Amino acid sequence: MLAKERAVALEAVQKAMRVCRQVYCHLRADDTEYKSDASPVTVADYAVQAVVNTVLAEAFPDVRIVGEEDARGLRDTQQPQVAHLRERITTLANSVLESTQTTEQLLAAIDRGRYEGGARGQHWTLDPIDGTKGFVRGGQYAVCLALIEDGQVQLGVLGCPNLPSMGSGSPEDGMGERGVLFVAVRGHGAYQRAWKSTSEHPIKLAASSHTSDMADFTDARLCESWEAAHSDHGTAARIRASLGIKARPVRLDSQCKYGVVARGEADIYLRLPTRADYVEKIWDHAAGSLLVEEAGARITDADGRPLQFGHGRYLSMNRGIVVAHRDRHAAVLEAVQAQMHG
Ligand SMILES: Nc1ncnc2c1ncn2[C@@H]1O[C@H](COP(=O)(O)O)[C@@H](OP(=O)(O)O)[C@H]1O
Ligand SMILES: [Mg+2]
Ligand SMILES: [Mg+2]
Ligand SMILES: [Mg+2]
Repeated sequence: MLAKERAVALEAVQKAMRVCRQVYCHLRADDTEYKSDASPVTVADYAVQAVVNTVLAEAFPDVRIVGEEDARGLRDTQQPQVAHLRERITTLANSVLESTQTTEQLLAAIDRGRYEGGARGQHWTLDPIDGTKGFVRGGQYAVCLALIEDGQVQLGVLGCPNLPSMGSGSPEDGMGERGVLFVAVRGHGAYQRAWKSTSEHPIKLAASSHTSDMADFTDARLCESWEAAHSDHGTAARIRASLGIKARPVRLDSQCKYGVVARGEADIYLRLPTRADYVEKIWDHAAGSLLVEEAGARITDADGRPLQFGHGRYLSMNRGIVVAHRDRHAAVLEAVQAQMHG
């Protein structure tokens, strides 16, 4: 059951979490760049992609990886800002890797993430830091790694360095030590562990199928992006009202949302398009989608279609995300469609 892949993925993500922790809350202004779409990328995003890809390639020499970042912006050595970034990335990556790598080797490792993906064979997908805006702001973020075979996610690992071991991850709520790992293998359940521990415990969604009234959403909790630009909060508020949900939404960055739903601290995750032209990326959902499925949820897009991870780097056949307990998903989807099209 992918024992070697699971062990290597956990090792890679744990090393990545150590990199993130060194940078989190210590970012300097020149540690962050803005990409062509104006989204941020920091030294930690680059260093994590270098570390994870290096660990994967050591264990699996022919590995194929679809990674969010690439090293293009790091090759113009004439720019002082680029020289600074390269130096920081090299120091950070080597602080957790077993054997010291040169800057060139680390840039090549980052660029191993340029695989185009597709419907055949095996490849990994990596989001070195999901929720970079949360990472920069001091919110939640996650290192997300998944293995995809013939378009289907088979293994997913989420490393959440700032998520408490209990509590929904919103700033005012949280107990226990921060830093958890989530892991799922298809057909083998969903697990959580403290990131510095080796013991795991199984997790599952809050509402069991034995609950007498799955149609009653009064006590349900809905989670969504912190960033209003990433998910339509207004439509989600109308959906909450139509389902009779009383609680305020739980807002947090990154695929930590999938972890919070998988361990039963939220019941619904909605991601509703804010722009007609936005297409979701596979690394933003691969690991988390398997985690919630293995914990007992159904996940589709906002049109009720299954997520299709075999179409390259993007979820080009899908739009939006709807996650709920498998016995409640149909009712949630109906409410979503009524508000989106009504
Ligand atoms: N307009 C948009 N709609 C939906 N998602 C968007 C978006 N713009 C950026 N994103 C994605 O939202 C991710 C963060 O999700 P969340 O809001 O759940 O924290 C970002 O991942 P990165 O932070 O890895 O770039 C980015 O890929
Ligand atoms: Mg990004
Ligand atoms: Mg992301
Ligand atoms: Mg990212």
